[in-house]
Amino acid sequence: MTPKSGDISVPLLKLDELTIQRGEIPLCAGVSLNLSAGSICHLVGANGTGKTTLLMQLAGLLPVLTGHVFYKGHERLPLQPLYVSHQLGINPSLTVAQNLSFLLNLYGIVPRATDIDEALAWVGLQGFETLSSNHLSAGQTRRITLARLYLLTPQVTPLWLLDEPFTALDVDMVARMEDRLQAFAAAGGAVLMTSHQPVAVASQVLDLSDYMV
Ligand SMILES: Nc1ncnc2c1ncn2[C@@H]1O[C@H](COP(=O)(O)OP(=O)(O)OP(=O)(O)O)[C@@H](O)[C@H]1O
Repeated sequence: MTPKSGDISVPLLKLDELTIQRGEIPLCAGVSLNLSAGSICHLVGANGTGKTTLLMQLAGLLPVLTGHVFYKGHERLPLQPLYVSHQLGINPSLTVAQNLSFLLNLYGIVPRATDIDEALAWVGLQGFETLSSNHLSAGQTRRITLARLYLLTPQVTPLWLLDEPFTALDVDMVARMEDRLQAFAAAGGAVLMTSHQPVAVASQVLDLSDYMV
């Protein structure tokens, strides 16, 4: 019987014998994963094993050539995932608030000024709203991209694909991020994320070292 997509026993994301591949070169083979709503999966593996490549494949930015990806029980790529990459996607000529608005507009959200203020306060950028983004440090710039996590819900983006979201963040901000990931998962979202630091809130681990070719 075909599983119904609303059935909670169906994983939100299922990978079956997937090959992680960059161009002609397979990096990992036979990668399998069940990621249910409410779960946070820590994707680990040494530098160059293919963690970023896997997230890009799931975000539709690189092709899946071998193996199967199921989303809500159907063979297809995730619909409307949030993909936060190394490339920050911040326009230096826009203000901090304008950049955050733009990142939310991509998901059909038109934030109110109070939403922007709250999200920027959450990442410690209160008072920076009208500042040009090219005046920020690397860590502050990263915080703009993370501020959208404060406003996105599982109803809008059920799956978060996060590539090293803790990079360049201080200890307080990492703790706030972990709280947010837990709240998102508790509300029915799922997270697949890389980090070279431990992720205390992870409910499962996918180690790509086990699948290297
Ligand atoms: N733009 C690119 N073009 C071609 N090959 C690339 C490119 N970026 C990475 N690669 C190759 O793909 C392989 C996997 O890279 P990927 O970035 O997915 O690894 P990773 O596990 O995320 O590494 P890290 O922990 O260093 O971030 C690497 O061996 C690298 O040589």
